Amino acid sequence: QLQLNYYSSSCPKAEEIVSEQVKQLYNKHGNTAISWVRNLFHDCIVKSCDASLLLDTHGDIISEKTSGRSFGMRNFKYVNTIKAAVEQECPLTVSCADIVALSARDGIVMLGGPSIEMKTGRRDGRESYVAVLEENIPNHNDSMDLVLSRFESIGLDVEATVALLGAHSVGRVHCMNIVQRLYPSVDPTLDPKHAEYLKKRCPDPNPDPKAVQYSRNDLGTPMIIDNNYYKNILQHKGLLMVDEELATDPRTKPYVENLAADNDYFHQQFSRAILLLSENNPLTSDQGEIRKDCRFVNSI
Ligand code: HEM
Ligand SMILES: [Ca+2]
Ligand SMILES: [Ca+2]
Repeated sequence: QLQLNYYSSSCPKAEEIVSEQVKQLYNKHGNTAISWVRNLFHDCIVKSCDASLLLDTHGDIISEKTSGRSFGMRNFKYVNTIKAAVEQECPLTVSCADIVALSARDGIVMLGGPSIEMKTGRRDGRESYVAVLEENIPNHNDSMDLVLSRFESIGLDVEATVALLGAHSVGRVHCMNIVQRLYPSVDPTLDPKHAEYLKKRCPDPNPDPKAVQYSRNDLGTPMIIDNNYYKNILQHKGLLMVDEELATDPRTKPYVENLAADNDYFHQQFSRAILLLSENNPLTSDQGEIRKDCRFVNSI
């Protein structure tokens, strides 16, 4: 079972070391904190919070990072920095799955989000779920029906799902995922002024997937996890189709309006939703293993 401070006797400094590393990395590369939040989503919604996301392609394993759904994910190399610091203090004790969870928790704090009390004790899986990943992680233009059912299947109610999407209050979206709404004609659901701005950011209707062309998610507070996301999408300035749908679907719109009106309420619901996500189907006790290197299973 997951518990608070699972490492209190086996590695009392574990959580402190992770926090310290997250802080240091944030001070050097602010966007690392953003990556830890997205990592939690992409790991936990696929089967389990089992660090399956972090496995590299090797032997029988094809990395989940190679999926189209993982497009734009970054800073994986700095997970190894955190893991190395923890390994130095307590070899083979702290799981990569817990590092995914704790780094997300601490990243959220660096980004001005809520402090969340998170349990630990997750163990690392030995498999990549790349083959079923697309059945778990929605696409940027999927319907709200599909989005809600995916989140419901891991125990997130509609309100929690709406709150979780508030993560799109930070970070960026590449032109690859935006141009469908700009060319050949502008999506009529998109605010026309914002469309003009986005066309400037993404002038090419067929962007090179390797090009680093993107727009920030939230022009107002791009590095702060706040309820500005909901204000933006109510003004039809969401970048992804799912952001726009969230603000207009009758099932989600009432929550969007409430979250837009009250940042404390957003932080409270975001915390609740992050906890639900981070506790999805963990491996515990003798299941799985404690990976030595987050990129590889132990016996290869
Ligand atoms: C329907 C659900 C979701 C879809 C379809 C979706 C899709 C996307 C897409 C397409 C991007 C941009 C990738 C790029 O072009 O670089 C993105 C970025 C991001 N997503 Fe989501 N997302 C969803 C839910 C979530 C959730 C639940 C979280 C976290 C709790 C999250 C966290 C993030 C973050 C932090 C970024 C910015 C990453 C960066 O700047 O490096 N997303 N998402
Ligand atoms: Ca996983
Ligand atoms: Ca923001």
